[in-house]
Amino acid sequence: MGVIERIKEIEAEMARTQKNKATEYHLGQLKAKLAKLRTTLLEPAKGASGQGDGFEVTKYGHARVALIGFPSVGKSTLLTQLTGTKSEAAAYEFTTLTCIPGIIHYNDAKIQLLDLPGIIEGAAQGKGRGRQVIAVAKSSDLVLMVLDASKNDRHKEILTAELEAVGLRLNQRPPQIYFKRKKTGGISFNSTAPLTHIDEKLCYQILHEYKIHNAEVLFREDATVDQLIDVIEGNRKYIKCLYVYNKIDVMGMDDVDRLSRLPNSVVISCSMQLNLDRLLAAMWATMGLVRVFTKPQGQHPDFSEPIVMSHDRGGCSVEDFCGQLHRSLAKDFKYGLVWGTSAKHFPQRCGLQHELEDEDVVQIVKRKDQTEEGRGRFKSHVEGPVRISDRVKKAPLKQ
Ligand SMILES: Nc1nc2c(ncn2[C@@H]2O[C@H](COP(=O)(O)OP(=O)(O)OP(=O)(O)O)[C@@H](O)[C@H]2O)c(=O)[nH]1
Ligand SMILES: [K+]
Ligand SMILES: [Mg+2]
Repeated sequence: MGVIERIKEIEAEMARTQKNKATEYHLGQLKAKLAKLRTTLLEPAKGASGQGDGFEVTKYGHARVALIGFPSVGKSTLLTQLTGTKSEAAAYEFTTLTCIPGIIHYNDAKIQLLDLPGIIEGAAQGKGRGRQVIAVAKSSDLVLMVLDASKNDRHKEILTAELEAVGLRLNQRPPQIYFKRKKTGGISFNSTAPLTHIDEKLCYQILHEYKIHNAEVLFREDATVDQLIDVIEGNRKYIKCLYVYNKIDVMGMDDVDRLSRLPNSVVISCSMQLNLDRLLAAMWATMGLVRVFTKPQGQHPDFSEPIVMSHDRGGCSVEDFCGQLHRSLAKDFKYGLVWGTSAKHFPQRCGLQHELEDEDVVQIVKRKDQTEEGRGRFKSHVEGPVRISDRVKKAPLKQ
């Protein structure tokens, strides 16, 4: 029997099995079996390189966003609207066959937007171009799940299940479970929170399914069996997702209103250009991108090109900021001066751990700033003319 048939069989057995205290252990075991099978499915087939299918697009800009959705929901129309890059759009399904990149210019940042072929139920198991599409989604900082607002809302569930089946977790944070394999010593099971979904016996059973007999497991939250399996499997990708309901122009107000109130959702119409600005703002907020402007000593801040950071990717502390400017900067760091919403007063003196906020201005003062060498190195990233904007008021020239 092939892997896909075995997956189907286990899914059927899980559907047949009633959920109660008596079946809890059996269900847990089935879940672990299913996760293991799905992992084998994800391993690339022997001899397949995955190259040359038109899906490899170089990362560009400060963040990457993937358009995921059923065929003909308007993904390509949206790409064209937001980036100006033309991606073929038509009334028939599977118009788009590869990955088409465009760039959104928003808040002085560049966001790479990727148009992709539509995916359908069974994508995770290789139907259509599902596997390639999902691989691109995995490499993104945000998934825009594009849905046809006038169609069945079950599409959202189906797509979520497809993405989950290959280890993507949308709008979830990693489980607070410490897990470490050991060479000897058996299983040590502990928890710092009351557990209502899992107990020691069930945990042992799942570890046994993975042939793990020596390990340390510490639950720091009331986690589920699925979350434990995610931690054991270890290759999960936690990614943010916005649900974008397109084509609201063909719907009644009541339905539009209902959809717009769902969590992490934005309603839009590409053809009538409705709410696209709100979509961009929601993308920005969801990705938690932070722009920080550099200010060399005795000069105006450089507003021409911000350093864009994110809480998810690399963090937003002064240390992370230094890291983006120059490798040696954090090492030579004496103190920082900050203007903006993260500062209590202007300028605020701060250390490497200070968390920066959107549109802050930062000046780094180095220990060796008096030496010619040090000055040259720090200034190197702000060469060229400095554009003066009204934001200069925040950062007086004197400092
Ligand atoms: N009424 C309405 N139609 C739209 C809207 N946006 C796109 N369409 C239409 O929907 C159809 C499909 O649009 P595409 O952009 O090709 O959809 P897609 O998701 O890229 O489709 P595939 O590449 O085939 O997966 C086209 O006929 C578009 O003109 C909208 O906001 N309202
Ligand atoms: K289409
Ligand atoms: Mg398309």
